[in-house]
Amino acid sequence: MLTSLSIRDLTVSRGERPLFGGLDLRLGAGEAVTLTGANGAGKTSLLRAVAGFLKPDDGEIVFEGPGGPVDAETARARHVHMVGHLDGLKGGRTAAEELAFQTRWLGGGEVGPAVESLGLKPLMDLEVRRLSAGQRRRLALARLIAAPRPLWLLDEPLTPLDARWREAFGARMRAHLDGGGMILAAVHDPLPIAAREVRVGGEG
Ligand SMILES: Nc1ncnc2c1ncn2[C@@H]1O[C@H](COP(=O)(O)OP(=O)(O)OP(=O)(O)O)[C@@H](O)[C@H]1O
Repeated sequence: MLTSLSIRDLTVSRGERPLFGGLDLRLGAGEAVTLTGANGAGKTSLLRAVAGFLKPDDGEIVFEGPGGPVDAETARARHVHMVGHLDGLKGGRTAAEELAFQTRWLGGGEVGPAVESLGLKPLMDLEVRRLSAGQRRRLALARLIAAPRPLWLLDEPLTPLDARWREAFGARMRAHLDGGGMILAAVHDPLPIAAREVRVGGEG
């Protein structure tokens, strides 16, 4: 279990290019933070640093649970979800196979409620490569519900969704926060949840 994420004095570069420095952010149980900023400001890079895919130049990323600090490797392996732009889905599997695989790989859980709440039932026999952008994103988001983990790292999660599914996933995000979960999301448009905004980088 995780009850907070603290980012202290974080500096991140890509190649030789510094993206941002001295970034501080704290997220507690039941809270959401949206990361905003220009294209290329470093929002995705910050999410990737929290997920452990990118090494910061400086600063600290600290995960805590009810008993105190949780080792970052354990936190990322067991308690953190990341859904990025590319969704991390395999094109050749059916949606049902892919969701079952992802759920197992992430520690197991029930796929039924995820399928139901994201309207995936009619899509389950289709190959992932045949899904539209919005359908694909709904399938990627389903793993958040099927394999519960407290910290969700989301990169523009609603961008390809139509109004109906924005609202449906908004309700799932609110339920996640009500249950003590945390959300850190890179966005260009506000999310349909109460969230604090943290601006990343300069004007780009
Ligand atoms: N693998 C990489 N190697 C080198 N530079 C990279 C790499 N990936 C991204 N960058 C650069 O890092 C900078 C920040 O990219 P990032 O995706 O974090 O920005 P962003 O704020 O999420 O942008 P957007 O709003 O366009 O999604 C960009 O200038 C990008 O070109």
